[in-house]
Amino acid sequence: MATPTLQVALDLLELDRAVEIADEAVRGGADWIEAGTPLIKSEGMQAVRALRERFPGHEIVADMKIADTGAVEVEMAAKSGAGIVCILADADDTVIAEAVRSARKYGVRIMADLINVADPVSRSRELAALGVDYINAHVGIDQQMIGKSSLDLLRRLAGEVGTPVAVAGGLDAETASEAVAAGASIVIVGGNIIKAADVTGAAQRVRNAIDRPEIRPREEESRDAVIRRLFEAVSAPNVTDAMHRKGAMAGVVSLCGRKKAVGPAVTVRTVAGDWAKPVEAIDVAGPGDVLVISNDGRKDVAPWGELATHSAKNRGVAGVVIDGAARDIDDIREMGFPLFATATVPNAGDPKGLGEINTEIACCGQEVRPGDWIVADESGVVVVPRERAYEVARRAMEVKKTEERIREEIRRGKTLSEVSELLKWEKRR
Ligand SMILES: O=C(CO)[C@H](O)[C@H](O)COP(=O)(O)O
Repeated sequence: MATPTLQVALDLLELDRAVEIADEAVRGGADWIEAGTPLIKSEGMQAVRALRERFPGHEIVADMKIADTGAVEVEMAAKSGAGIVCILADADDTVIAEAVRSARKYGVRIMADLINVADPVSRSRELAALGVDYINAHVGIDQQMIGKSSLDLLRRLAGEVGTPVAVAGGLDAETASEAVAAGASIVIVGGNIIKAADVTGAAQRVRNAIDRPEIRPREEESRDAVIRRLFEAVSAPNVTDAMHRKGAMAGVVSLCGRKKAVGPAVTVRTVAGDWAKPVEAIDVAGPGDVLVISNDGRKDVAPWGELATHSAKNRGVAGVVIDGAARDIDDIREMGFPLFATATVPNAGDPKGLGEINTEIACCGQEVRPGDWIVADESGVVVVPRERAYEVARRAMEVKKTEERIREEIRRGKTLSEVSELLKWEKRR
């Protein structure tokens, strides 16, 4: 079998950063360099020209995702220095045929991207007949966030397509290895190389994995286990960033320092510090749940204290969030239990049994339903709607990864404004 090709996808907005990152990726063993679609949209064909100039010995791939005017877009990319131009496999046959004619004229090759194609096997055969040079089994970044897998798509094509097959979509060293074993001759990696603080090291790991593919048995993980693992690995700010800055509760703070709480909510509505329902909710909660208590924001009377915390800790409750006050903070802090509230006050209410457990509540400005996910740390508390928890957890991890590279560039001496090109991206009216 020929050595698989490693293509690094530069899905970035800034050309200087893209060139710098490409340089590091090439040092780690990347063969082909892709001007990613966001880079092309941000910088135009100048991105392709700059990469061609900087890397004369490497293949430059222009991920144009062509949907129309196949000939002219291939011509633009070819004249700018691309050797391979990407087209959407779903484009009409007339677009594909024109792109192929243009590619032959300018001496470049066409890669068709199967993103969102309903019947990838039949379409790949049609594309081969139309003269496409490579098929890309690609699951897009947004699709990855809801759990779609490029390896599943690749495996559907195995043995069915004569054209060389590339694969792209959330690959890392481990899945790149599996991709080669499943028949990919080109492995395309974006985020897991370009977002790393050590781009060269990340590229090297993928390089080694595809040169010596080895398949390790994978443990099946439930969706809830994935959600918990990811939310535990990211911060509350990463989560609200992933939700377009939404989901954060207002005015609630950690009372126990660096103690994080992650888990599905068991909701409690209580009245005037009545601690019956909050304490009964401990028995309703399972290990790993977070109690979210609305005390109507009252700061003069506490529905939660040390004995309740003791009981919650025994039960494995992951944390407590209160729209209102808590008491016995010194003891609770000693227990190391994650407690978040809007105030502290020494007096409790009486256990009369007013209120409800596991109904929709409003807590510190956010609606919380039973089973919605809570991520709370020293920055505050974020609520994630349960039906979006998997997607938001995946996106929050991408936010965290993106920050790793930005942090590294600041460490090397750039300002945050320079890394983000803030002036360029100020909103114009
Ligand atoms: O074409 C793309 C997105 O449309 C990406 O370049 C491709 O998905 C590879 O990047 P990643 O490894 O981050 O998924």
